[in-house]
Amino acid sequence: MTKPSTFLVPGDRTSAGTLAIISLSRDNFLPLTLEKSTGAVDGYLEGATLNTRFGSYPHSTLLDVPWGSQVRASNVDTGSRGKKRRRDATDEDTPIASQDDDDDSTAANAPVKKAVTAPSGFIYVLRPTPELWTTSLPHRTQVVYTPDYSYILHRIRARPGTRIIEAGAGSGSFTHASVRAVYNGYPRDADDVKGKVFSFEFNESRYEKMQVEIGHHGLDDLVKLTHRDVYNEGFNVNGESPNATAVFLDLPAPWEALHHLSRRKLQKGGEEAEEDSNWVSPLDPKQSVHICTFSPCIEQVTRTVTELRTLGWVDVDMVEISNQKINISREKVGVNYPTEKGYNSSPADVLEAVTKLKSLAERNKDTQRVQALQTGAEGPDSEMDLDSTPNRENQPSNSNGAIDDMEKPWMQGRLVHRPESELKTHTSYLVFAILPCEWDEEAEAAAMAKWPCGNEKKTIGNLDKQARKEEKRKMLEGKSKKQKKGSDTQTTQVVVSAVATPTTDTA
Ligand SMILES: C[S@@+](CC[C@H](N)C(=O)[O-])C[C@H]1O[C@@H](n2cnc3c(N)ncnc32)[C@H](O)[C@@H]1O
Repeated sequence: MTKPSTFLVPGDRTSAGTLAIISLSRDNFLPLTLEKSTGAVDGYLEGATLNTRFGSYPHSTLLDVPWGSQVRASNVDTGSRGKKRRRDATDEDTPIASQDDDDDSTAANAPVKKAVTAPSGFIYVLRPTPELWTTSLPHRTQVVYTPDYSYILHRIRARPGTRIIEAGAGSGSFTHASVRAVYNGYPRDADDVKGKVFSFEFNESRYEKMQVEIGHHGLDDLVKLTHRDVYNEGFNVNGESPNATAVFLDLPAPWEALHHLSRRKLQKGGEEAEEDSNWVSPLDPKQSVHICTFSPCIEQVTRTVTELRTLGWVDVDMVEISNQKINISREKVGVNYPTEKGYNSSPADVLEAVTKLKSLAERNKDTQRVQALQTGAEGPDSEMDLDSTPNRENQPSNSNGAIDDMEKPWMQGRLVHRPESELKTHTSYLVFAILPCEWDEEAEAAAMAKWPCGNEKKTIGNLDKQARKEEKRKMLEGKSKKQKKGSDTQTTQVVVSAVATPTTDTA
């Protein structure tokens, strides 16, 4: 078995040979496979080094740290790399060139130099998740984003143990999300059936790149990627059924592939195909199957829905995800705030506006007085002490959002939330449907054995009748016992009275 994927079993700390997601800033992520170097790499004496606009990071500083760590940038020694740059800039005849070549080979054999922390710059090392992979993966196609795939996986009932069919694989964004959803352990052997993703890709170069990625990410045993045109060849793998209960189609023409997702061999349009004893359905025969197709325009949706209905899918509906980000921040509003980013130096309320106007008027008056004194003319108040002019600008205010020395900076201002001005997430319409499992004689017999139906009246009636008979019998038994107690005397009386009573014939 391969080493478990860091997407599924990340462990506590980073390790060599595994993928990490480097967070450079809030929305800027970079996938990086961490390397343990034994000598200089690419001219860096500290070994393999990540260079970013936020500084340089030798992999040695990113290895064996807890996931989520903040790592400071290093002052890297570019060694022969720096010399090579200089050499490239000089005349070709310069003898330095041959010396550098020697330096290159000796540097690679030299032990790795210890990294020295730089005065500024840092990054975060994050464990890989499908969400982070979606935002950082190399795009080979349009990809399915998190708001869409989280909803899709929920609607197609993807859960640990589910077997999903996915086409096309594209850049693998949905593949990574779905493999996490269905993961319930790695199969121990060929007979150990676990949750799995059966992914199909028609484009050869995308297929090859994705196959390499799947291997790098430790997902080989959980994702079966096949190079295939699913419109023509369907979804079985080496003639065997994936036994899927969930299907996701992100194809230009999903309706072209739907007839392969049936319980009996069908042609496109729903007509029965020729008998083929080798044919098996790619679907689990014992469970209902949930499907989602992903199409960018409504005309494609209409064609898909028509085909789904023709082929017997039920509960067909369409959804569009209109995901909107809401930014939450503290807005510092007040005339005394500086005109900087994150501050709004307009009045927070009417009181603050009036106070500001008054102070400006006061200041105007003061200026006029000073000018009057300088010119010798009488000002509005010639006895004024110039030094006593109050500096109102720097006074703390207590109105809403104003500065209070005691207030913590992160608690200052008003908490505001603003949705994005426009929706940027329309990628596609999602069509959902369900294919119930087929009801055959075997299923009917099993159901009849479990819940005998059709005979309910007889069964229930019989039971009632028997219970009633039993009750009556017990009642009569009780009565007859009571009667038996004084039966001798009663019998004598009856006999005597019978003898004593003369029979009269009135006729
Ligand atoms: C939009 S991309 C899929 C993106 C993918 N869902 C993701 O999240 O990264 C569509 C893919 O379907 C593939 N494709 C198109 N026709 C196909 C076919 N007949 N069989 C298999 N794959 C096909 C394309 O090559 C393309 O890579």
